[in-house]
Amino acid sequence: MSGYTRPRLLAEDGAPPPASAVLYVANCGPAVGVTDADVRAAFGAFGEVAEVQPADSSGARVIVRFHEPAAAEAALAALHGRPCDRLAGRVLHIRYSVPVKPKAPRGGSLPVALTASELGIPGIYMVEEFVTAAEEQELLAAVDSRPWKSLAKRRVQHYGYEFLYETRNVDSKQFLGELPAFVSTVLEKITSYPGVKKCTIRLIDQLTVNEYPCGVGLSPHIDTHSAFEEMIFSLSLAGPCIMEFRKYRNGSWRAPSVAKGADEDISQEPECIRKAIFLPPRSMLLMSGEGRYAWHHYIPHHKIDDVGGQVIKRNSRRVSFTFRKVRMGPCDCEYKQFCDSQNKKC
Ligand SMILES: O=C(O)CCC(=O)C(=O)O
Ligand SMILES: [Fe+2]
Repeated sequence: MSGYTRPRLLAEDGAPPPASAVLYVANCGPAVGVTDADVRAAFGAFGEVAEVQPADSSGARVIVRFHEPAAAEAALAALHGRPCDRLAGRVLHIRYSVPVKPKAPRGGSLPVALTASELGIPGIYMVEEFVTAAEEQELLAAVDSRPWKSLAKRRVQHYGYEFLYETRNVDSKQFLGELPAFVSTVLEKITSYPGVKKCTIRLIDQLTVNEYPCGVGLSPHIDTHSAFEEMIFSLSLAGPCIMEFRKYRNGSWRAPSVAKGADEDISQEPECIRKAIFLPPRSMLLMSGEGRYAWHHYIPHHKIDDVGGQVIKRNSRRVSFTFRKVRMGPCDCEYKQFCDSQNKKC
């Protein structure tokens, strides 16, 4: 595509699109039997044509860019709405084109915290540079040398216990084995995490590795209470992301499936409080307490994020390591309305 598009019939200020060297030409293109060479021959009669590009995917609308605005003006005056001899009498509909507006980064209205204290959700902590760049490379190499399982939009690996996306739970009777040795350093470092007891590393027995291609996120969800214990650690590698947290006023533990890839239309959703945090690569997020049990977490499906007015491009991928402890009995948390164990009838 050319970076130019169809002008609105009535621009916001009611004025026609300004004269320029670029024309939007309808009823013209390969779908109606007109080749680029035909277009160049017809429009070239008015001045040198710099480029001919499809205006959209229809095949019946093109953008013709001249070097000189005067040539575009002459072509528009001569060819618009009249049979064109050079195109076997075809009637073209021509207007000045307008540049495609760059898409504003979405989520821009939501301020993005750079620290967990700025985020202000009880139980959510974030430590930057939790692993070194060298450790990050080793962890990525380790998972890249192991088989990935492809989901609709991202790839995953599971260790300890398989995570079942259909039920958003684990099969606690199917132990896949100890967590792999390549995560031992990370597990040791977790004991130095603020507020985490030394015994925690021995308790972590499930690891989900997610690989998100650029622009792919994760639907809003609360990790099923009955599936995992309170503390959930998520290490971000290779690229950054924004994680949004949502607290619904009339909370329900049911949420869209984690496997779903589509963006969420929040205008359709019940009222919620939204907060967001920037997760740089090598950072470790801890979700515990209220943040783990009562807030949905969500990774918006964007290629670019607006962090404090600065546009951050997502990397070609983000790989996260989510460490959890499989729960062997029911959950008895105090956030009952979000708890599947305490809402059996849901
Ligand atoms: O990628 C992440 O950091 C979060 C993954 C997650 O929320 C999950 O697997 O439940
Ligand atoms: Fe999650």
